[in-house]
Amino acid sequence: MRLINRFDRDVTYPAVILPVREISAFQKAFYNNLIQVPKLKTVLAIEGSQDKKKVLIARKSEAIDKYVNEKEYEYSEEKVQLTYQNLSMNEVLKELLPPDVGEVPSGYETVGDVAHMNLMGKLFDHRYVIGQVVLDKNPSLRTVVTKIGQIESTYRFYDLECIAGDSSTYETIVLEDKVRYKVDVSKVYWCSKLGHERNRMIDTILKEGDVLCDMFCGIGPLAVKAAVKKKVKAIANDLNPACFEFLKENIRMNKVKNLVVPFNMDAREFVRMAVRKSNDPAQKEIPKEMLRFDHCYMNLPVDAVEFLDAFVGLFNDANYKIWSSNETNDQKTFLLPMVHVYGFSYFSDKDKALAYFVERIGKAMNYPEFSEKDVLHFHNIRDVSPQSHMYGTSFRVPFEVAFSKVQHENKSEEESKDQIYDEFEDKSRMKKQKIEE
Ligand SMILES: C[S@@+](CC[C@H](N)C(=O)[O-])C[C@H]1O[C@@H](n2cnc3c(N)ncnc32)[C@H](O)[C@@H]1O
Repeated sequence: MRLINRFDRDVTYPAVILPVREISAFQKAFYNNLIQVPKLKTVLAIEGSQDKKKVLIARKSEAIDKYVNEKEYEYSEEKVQLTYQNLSMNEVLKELLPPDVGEVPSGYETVGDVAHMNLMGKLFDHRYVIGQVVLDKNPSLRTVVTKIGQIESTYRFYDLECIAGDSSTYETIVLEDKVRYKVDVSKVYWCSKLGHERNRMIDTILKEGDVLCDMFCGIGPLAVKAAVKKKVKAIANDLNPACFEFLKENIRMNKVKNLVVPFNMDAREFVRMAVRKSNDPAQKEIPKEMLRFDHCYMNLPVDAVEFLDAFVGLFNDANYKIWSSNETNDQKTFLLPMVHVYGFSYFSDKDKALAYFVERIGKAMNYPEFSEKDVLHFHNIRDVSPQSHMYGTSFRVPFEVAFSKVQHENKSEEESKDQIYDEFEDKSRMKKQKIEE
């Protein structure tokens, strides 16, 4: 209560006395002079008058003076009491927090009815006050949490502390473009800021009927949305068992059971398993029409690139037919999947970042010939900090990588690397020969 009274203050505003029928035109014409104070009534009744009201304004101006004089209206003054509820979140925090905290927090990520903050340093010491103000000022929120420590776990979610509101559950429903997701930010990864990237994929890359292999799908933000919006079919996988449970629920909630098939395994195992299934006519886990996928989505920015080794020698003679558009051995007829792999780079410069990713991708696939020419699309997704920038790289799995004869899994790492290089040399020679012929 003491906290609340601290904000009470009397303020006197000028007001223009206007006929009721003129009020909205006046407000439109002098929009910049209107009072922008939350929850303050700025049109006041005049006792004993039916046809006139007072409109409070933040300040007079020459233009308003002219208007009032020409129309022979009148000014008055109005004393109002401002309270805690009339101040913005920013104003309250500026007043409450000591100056040595630096800039007061102005934002947070909203996940359904949970506000997700990242309070650090001195701000962290004042987290309960900050949490309470955020909650007070945003009635649609139920809970405010802050991250504790760094995101280091395999499953990429943060340790959280509830700093205001209901701490009984962090489970919430997120609505993104009419798609509903059940999420619990204390158990699974979720990032609203990636919504624009999901939309880019759906609007410009994925086509109706395409098959998506989402290797690190989380609770299904891309797979489920692509199914709802574009009837994309997806095999969607995440290692986190909690993601798997939410994914199943999100598939059910959005009625895309016939389009999205969920899996809960390691991404390397998953993609190998999916391709192996294409050789097994008796398998029932993956619908036949999803055995050949058009896109592999690899959104684990911390090290998805390293998982590209899963594509080395992934395809073989037995599933040759499925991945080729006709039955000849001409590599140009292959429809190998397009990979969309995400990663962090120190470089804010796009060209330097591209060179960095090309080298990493080539190394991960043991394919030193991989070059910028193989990259179909490269773009900055977001700047996480001045030292860390997230990029997306899209390319088609190279033929030489996909059909390498190396039995990658059964060899020691060193052995398999040597063999892969020999294999590539042979392939390159063969390719050259073919061109010369
Ligand atoms: C950055 S999150 C992205 C999730 C989802 N694509 C999204 O945009 O919300 C990465 C996900 O990869 C999962 N993950 C981590 N290691 C994995 C692995 N070896 N195999 C499969 N999934 C893994 C994590 O559990 C996490 O959900």
